[in-house]
Amino acid sequence: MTQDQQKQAAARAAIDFIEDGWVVGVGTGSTANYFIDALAEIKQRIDGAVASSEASAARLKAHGIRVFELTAVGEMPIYVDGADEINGQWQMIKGGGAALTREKIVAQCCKQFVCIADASKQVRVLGQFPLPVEVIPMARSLVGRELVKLGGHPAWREGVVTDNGNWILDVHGLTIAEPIKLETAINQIPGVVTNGLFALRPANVLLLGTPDGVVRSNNTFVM
Ligand SMILES: O=C[C@H](O)[C@H](O)[C@H](O)COP(=O)(O)O
Repeated sequence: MTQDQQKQAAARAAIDFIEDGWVVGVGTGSTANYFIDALAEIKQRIDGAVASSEASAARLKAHGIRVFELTAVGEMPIYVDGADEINGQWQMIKGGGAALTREKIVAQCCKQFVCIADASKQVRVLGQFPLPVEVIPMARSLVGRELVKLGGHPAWREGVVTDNGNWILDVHGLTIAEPIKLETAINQIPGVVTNGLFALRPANVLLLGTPDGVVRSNNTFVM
């Protein structure tokens, strides 16, 4: 299977997790788009969805799937999303599409995080993919300097404005041996809205598209 076919197969496999009447937390990106398209095929049996970006909300609505505001729903049973990198503890780097903040918020409201990804996303140590950090615009230089002190080389993703009106710094050169420690440290910098490490809250299930088919693994590291 090609990379796109792997993404699509992983996304379709996530449909087996969806039960009747659920409101589904939906991620952002090319793999999440395949999931939205697959969700459209069973839209009669779900109540609706909460989207992690304007782009995903628009795609859900175009399929005729009801989109709820997060404030209108309580805890949801499931969040389905892709990742830029995922390690052996199902900790992830996300935010390649600049949706990290809303993704983290919606994921936090869901009991289960099902990560759908192609095989290229699996890594031993996180950090090859530059770590996205969403910042309040006026704090860009301050946050940049603090990220250098943490060992990174931040680059401003010029021209990109997040759904929340903020900017993104992509941090290169990090070998993230202790993801929880780094996620926590970056969160302490004034002006940081969110960083793209999902280590405090890793995925519960990984559906990995591989050239030979989808491999499902449950996370035994998370309570
Ligand atoms: O901001 C974007 C998200 O974190 C995506 O889930 C991530 O970038 C993976 O995207 P894709 O499925 O397109 O590789």
